[in-house]
Amino acid sequence: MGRTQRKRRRKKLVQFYTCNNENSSILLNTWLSDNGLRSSKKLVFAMFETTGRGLLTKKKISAGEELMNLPLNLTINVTSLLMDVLFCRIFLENKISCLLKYKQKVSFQSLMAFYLIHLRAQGVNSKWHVYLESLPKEYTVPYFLPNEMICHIDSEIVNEITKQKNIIVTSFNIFSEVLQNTTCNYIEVQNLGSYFTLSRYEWAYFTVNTRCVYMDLTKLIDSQNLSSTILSLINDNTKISLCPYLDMINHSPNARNETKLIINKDLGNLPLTKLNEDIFSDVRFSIYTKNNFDPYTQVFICYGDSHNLKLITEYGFFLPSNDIDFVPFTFDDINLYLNSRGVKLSGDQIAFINNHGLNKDLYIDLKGLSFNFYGLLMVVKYYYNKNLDISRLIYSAAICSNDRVLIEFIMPMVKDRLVSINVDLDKLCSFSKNMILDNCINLMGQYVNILEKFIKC
Ligand SMILES: C[S@@+](CC[C@H](N)C(=O)[O-])C[C@H]1O[C@@H](n2cnc3c(N)ncnc32)[C@H](O)[C@@H]1O
Repeated sequence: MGRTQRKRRRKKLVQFYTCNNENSSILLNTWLSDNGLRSSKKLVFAMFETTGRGLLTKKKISAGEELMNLPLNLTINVTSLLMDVLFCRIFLENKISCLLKYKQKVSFQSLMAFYLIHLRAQGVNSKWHVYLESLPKEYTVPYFLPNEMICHIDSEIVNEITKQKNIIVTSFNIFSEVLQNTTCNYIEVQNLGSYFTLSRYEWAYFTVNTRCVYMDLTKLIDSQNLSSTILSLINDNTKISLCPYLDMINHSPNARNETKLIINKDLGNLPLTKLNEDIFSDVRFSIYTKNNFDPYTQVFICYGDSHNLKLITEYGFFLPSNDIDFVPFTFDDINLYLNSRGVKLSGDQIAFINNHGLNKDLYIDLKGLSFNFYGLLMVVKYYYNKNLDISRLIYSAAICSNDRVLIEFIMPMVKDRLVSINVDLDKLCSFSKNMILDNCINLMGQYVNILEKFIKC
């Protein structure tokens, strides 16, 4: 073997190692095939240097190939919750009229997280035990940063954490109250009462957050008569599902894939009260790729939006060289800046801004000001200019958005933001490193790049 070949081989070796023969993988693979998973024989578990655990293909995969196909009963979806009589009894046999008191008070994701805890509390007695044991023990989202670090991370990341905390704490309190008042005295429900803690619920919430896939079962089940089921608690839709094995695939923004529900016999619209596992034994969920993958490379799918604020706060990872990142600004911040410069928006200007949605999507990216940010500045500067038609002017911004007057006007605010991010970055760099902190520092570093580029232009 020549020197270059040896070097290349060594490089490949440090990039991943397969772990299909480790005990935990064997256990999971056995459980998956016992429960009817059909997957491409080319796929194996591997640990990758950049993405952690994922799936590797041992042979070439071509666009159009199916990656795997799972029976519906091997996924945790809305029907799993409805068919779990014990789980439903927690709510239905209760001193509180839960379906009325908590009507539309929680998201489906929160209900799924509560359901995961219900399954986990059953330990080895749960059908899902092997799967639950295979899940990560902790997550790398900024939600789990200690307060002394949170006070130095960018306000946009803090906003996301605050939203998550509100949802999690509110729903945790609701489920705690439901458990305290349930009259269902099965031992599993009693155990759940003591097993249900905030930290376990947070784990479950982020398990659902980082691993769920989109699955629309509305063609399969009749969603009328919701009010008599636990689904009356939810304030959104039920189109997410946990899919063992499929959820081992990591994300690439360049991946393209599609999923489909394969329903062999005509099941029609099944009434919510008549669901059972046998009915679904013939329904399968399939995912196929639209990419080619070379032998001994990682297989990816795309999770959706790939900007880093979303990736770090929802999934706990950062993509370097991501040119769709942007630095958001709030309308309130901009308005404060205007006031500091002696500009007070009139009622007419504010109405125009609101009517044209120019108070949202205000950001700077590598290309410069967003359309709305530019439009907003036009309203600030030119609304009362008799020689200009402001509506026409705004739509011309789609073609040309380099009015130096507007850019120079906003420049001090941009420079201030850059200074304050750099001050916070200095503080954050003094803490000992971990992946969550690194992700936040990387994103803030990306903000610095974007703002510096804007200032230099
Ligand atoms: C659906 S799971 C994928 C499997 C996961 N790696 C595991 O070990 O179970 C999603 C999680 O995988 C990790 N992940 C996915 N894509 C990634 C990527 N491109 N880079 C780094 N981590 C990634 C993140 O931790 C994310 O929350």
